[in-house]
Amino acid sequence: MKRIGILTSGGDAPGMNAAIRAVAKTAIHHGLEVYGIRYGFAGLVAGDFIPLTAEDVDHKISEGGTFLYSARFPEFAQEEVQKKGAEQLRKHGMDAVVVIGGDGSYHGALALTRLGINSVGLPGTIDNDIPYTEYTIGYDSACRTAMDAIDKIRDTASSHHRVFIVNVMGRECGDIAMRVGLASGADAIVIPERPYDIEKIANTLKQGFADGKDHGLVVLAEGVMSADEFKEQLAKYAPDLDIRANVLGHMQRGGSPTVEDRVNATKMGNYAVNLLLDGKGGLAVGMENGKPNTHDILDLFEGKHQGDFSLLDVNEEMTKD
Ligand SMILES: Nc1ncnc2c1ncn2[C@@H]1O[C@H](COP(=O)(O)OP(=O)(O)O)[C@@H](O)[C@H]1O
Ligand SMILES: O=P(O)(O)OC[C@H]1O[C@](O)(COP(=O)(O)O)[C@@H](O)[C@@H]1O
Ligand SMILES: [Mg+2]
Repeated sequence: MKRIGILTSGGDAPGMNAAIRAVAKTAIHHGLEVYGIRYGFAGLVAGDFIPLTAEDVDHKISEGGTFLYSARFPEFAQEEVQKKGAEQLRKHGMDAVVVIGGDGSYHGALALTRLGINSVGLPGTIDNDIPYTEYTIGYDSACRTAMDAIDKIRDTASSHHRVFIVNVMGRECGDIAMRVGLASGADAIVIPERPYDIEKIANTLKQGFADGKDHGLVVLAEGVMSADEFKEQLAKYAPDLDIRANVLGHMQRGGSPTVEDRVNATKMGNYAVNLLLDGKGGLAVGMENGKPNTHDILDLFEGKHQGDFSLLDVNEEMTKD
């Protein structure tokens, strides 16, 4: 193996740059040439390749976003388009590729492997929604950003004795909501994987004020519904509460990655290159008990990510009934 490519795909996530750096530095250390492929699979098909040196990635570990840019390019699900991508890789002399992205991007990595170019996936998404890994790159930073924002919201909520419904990201996954909710002292955490009881939430909030609390907080995963819709439902059961809805949105995808994101991105990026050096492909790298692991990408499509729902139970015990 002489030359490898790296691309980032799907929603960006803090720590993607740290992963690119780790892949590039490890590959260079082993005497390989490294190319960045810009704009995900769209750039792959268009032939947007740039050589990467160790100096090019030197300062990237602390930067948010992805300096290779990302794209959503649904056309890559078509076989003819995948073949064009593989042709570009051959034309540019690439022996293998590291794909940093979420579940959608893994389909692309598997397609390239089947077309003869070994590809390995790294879990880059703030949602933490990938099976067989306890952690995805960007999850910790997104939680940190959401928690910091909620700390500010609490200041104003307390000053006015208000309830805030805060929408955090998580398309179909409540992991961000659970972790941030627990870390922010939420009165209720609402996620797509579990049913919720709006009357019970209203009563918890009312009781909180009756017990002397000066604010209320509901952390709501976007995959359930919008903060505005939830506010309307809640107001029916708690007409006397002063409720505001707040959507944190894409701020959760930006900013400098946390220590955990940098360290895990570096461990997994390093591991991915070693897999490729061993001639392996069609694999997804994840984390298990703090160490990189691998699974066949195919297995991931059949598995389902299991969140740590015990966080909900712990949070329940933080509220008086
Ligand atoms: N079935 C598929 N086959 C090949 N490529 C796919 C497939 N699904 C998604 N992709 C590629 O991966 C990209 C990112 O997928 P997406 O689901 O948007 O994000 P993520 O990878 O973060 O889950 C898509 O825009 C497309 O280029
Ligand atoms: O950036 P977009 O296209 O608005 O997408 C928003 C979605 O992307 C995410 O931020 C991350 O999801 P992916 O990593 O799977 O792309 C979700 O939390 C959110 O629902
Ligand atoms: Mg996804």
